[in-house]
Amino acid sequence: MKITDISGKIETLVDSLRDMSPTRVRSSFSDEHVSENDDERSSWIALHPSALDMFEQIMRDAEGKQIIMFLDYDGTLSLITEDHDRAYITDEMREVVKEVATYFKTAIISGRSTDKVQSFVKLTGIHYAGSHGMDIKGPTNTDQSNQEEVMFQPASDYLPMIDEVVNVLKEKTKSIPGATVEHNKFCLTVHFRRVDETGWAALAEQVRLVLIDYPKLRLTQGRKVLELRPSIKWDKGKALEFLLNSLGIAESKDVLPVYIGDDRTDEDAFKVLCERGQGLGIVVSKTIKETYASYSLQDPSQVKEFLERLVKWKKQTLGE
Ligand SMILES: O=P(O)(O)OC[C@H]1O[C@H](O[C@H]2O[C@H](CO)[C@@H](O)[C@H](O)[C@H]2O)[C@H](O)[C@@H](O)[C@@H]1O
Repeated sequence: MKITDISGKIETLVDSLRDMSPTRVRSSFSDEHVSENDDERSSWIALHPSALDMFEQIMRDAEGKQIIMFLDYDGTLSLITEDHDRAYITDEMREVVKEVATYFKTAIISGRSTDKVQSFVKLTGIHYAGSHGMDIKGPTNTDQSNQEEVMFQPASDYLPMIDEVVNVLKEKTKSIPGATVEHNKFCLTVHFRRVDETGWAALAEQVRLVLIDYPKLRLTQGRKVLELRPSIKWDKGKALEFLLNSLGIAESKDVLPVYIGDDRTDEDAFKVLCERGQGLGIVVSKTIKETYASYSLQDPSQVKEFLERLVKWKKQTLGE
């Protein structure tokens, strides 16, 4: 990426964070404090109906197919919080994810490090793909332990660079109140959420300067975050494909991958499902946004309800 491209992109990102216009389709950077008019909302819902309202139809389409569940973490299984270190999953949500995983192969795909998301979720027997899919772990085949084993780490060469950049950015941003840099092992996140809006441009500028020094990294954005990650062709969509392949079902017509996520980075996975013409993308959003997902849910409480209904449906089909 050229330096001018980076500057332009960062300016756009900061602008999109500021943009609270109710008539615009919003980026996930400006994720809250928004309202649309009813017509906009209705048109969007017509294109991306509620997965709860459409549950019966979704299940009719799923009949005879093996459902594979892919779940994002932040904003999907846990509520968005000011402090990213305290975005805990509730016991009730953990319980329903555990039940889901009893009946369906389940993976949690997150921008966080795999260790971090595992430490929050605390479930064994499922797959985890942290660092936006660059750190994939799955249940061991031995059944001797409940540990997950590493399946794929396409960016391991970048580990020293990410360590270095985390330290550089922590140093450069320490004078900006509220700014934090989160080490996500194979990538890193710069948090804007607790920074006063007057400090956003200065924070974004530090990210821009670091990108100049580390051209092998690329910039992405999420909900009030900028993220730096290796410039490799890998994302949550690739991780989804990798997991389908490793489960030996990538070519099967009788498989229905279901991906639920709220963030811009989840769009890579929704796009893969669209391109495969197989599977369901469900975006979690209270506001209208551009998405490749077919269905929508408003927030983690609706995600929980959807998962509960899925388990109930499965139990009924099994006569349990
Ligand atoms: O892929 P995800 O599991 O959705 O992870 C994406 C990022 O999520 C976290 O940041 C987001 O949630 C925080 C806690 O609610 C919130 O404070 C922040 O503003 C959100 O962007 C996480 O901290 C990041 O490392 C992940 O990349």
